[in-house]
Amino acid sequence: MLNVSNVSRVFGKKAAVDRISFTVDKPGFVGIIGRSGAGKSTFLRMMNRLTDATSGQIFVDGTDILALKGAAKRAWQGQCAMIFQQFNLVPRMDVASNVMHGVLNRRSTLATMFNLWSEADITRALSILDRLGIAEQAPKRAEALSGGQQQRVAIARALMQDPKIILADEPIASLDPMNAQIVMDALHRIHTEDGRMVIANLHTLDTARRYCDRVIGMRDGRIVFDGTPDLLTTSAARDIYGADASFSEAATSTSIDTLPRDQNYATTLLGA
Ligand SMILES: Nc1ncnc2c1ncn2[C@@H]1O[C@H](COP(=O)(O)OP(=O)(O)OP(=O)(O)O)[C@@H](O)[C@H]1O
Repeated sequence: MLNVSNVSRVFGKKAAVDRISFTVDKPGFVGIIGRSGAGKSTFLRMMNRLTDATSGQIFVDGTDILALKGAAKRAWQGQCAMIFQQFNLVPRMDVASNVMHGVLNRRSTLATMFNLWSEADITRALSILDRLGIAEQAPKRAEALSGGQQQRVAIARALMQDPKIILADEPIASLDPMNAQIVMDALHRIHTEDGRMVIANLHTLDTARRYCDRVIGMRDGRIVFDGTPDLLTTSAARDIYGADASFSEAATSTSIDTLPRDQNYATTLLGA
């Protein structure tokens, strides 16, 4: 369903992403890891057309999404929701409205100007928030929520788009281990229950090993690792991160591993 073919992005003289190619046959949970500056964000931004590629093609179900223009490009962006490290919510707006902004591009200008939401939109937003365990937060301002709750609102906003693919750019980099687990569990559930593909840039190895069924390692814009998590040994990680023999896994770890792995654990906590 996804075929990335020789994709590059050059800034000045530097190739941030340098001729990368890979194929994903079924909607997987793909993690992209690598040190800062490896090109992870640039790749995700090319996927959802926030950044133009310098060359190459990205086929999704046979269509080169890098070649789309105008309405077709906007339609693709609707199918490919993005989640950011810093949540990117409207802080003073209530949670439900933030979620409903996920369908902004499908609404009339007039409806948007007067903040008029249809009953169907409101019901859907509340049911998505409920699924993520934060329905009771719907009337609150987004800025009043904890970081983990805000990231779940961002996930809810993404789901409101009913996307084919969810792109997550370091979704847990600003969160403590417990909230990181809640957010990763939520993304994983969306992947397994809805069959949506998730591509997540992750800054920690343990998270990639625990949640992904495919891990891509980037270094200096190139793919230097592509395999299942069990192949992601300390030595493979050392190659990806470009570290010497003193490389320590602890430096790329969140402590999520010390928390119990129970899919329902996160949901139970959310209600609290
Ligand atoms: N708009 C830009 N203009 C110039 N250089 C850029 C731009 N965006 C990214 N770069 C450069 O491209 C390279 C890759 O950056 P990118 O943000 O994709 O890496 P990353 O792996 O996501 O790192 P991080 O985890 O720190 O976000 C870096 O050298 C960065 O400085």
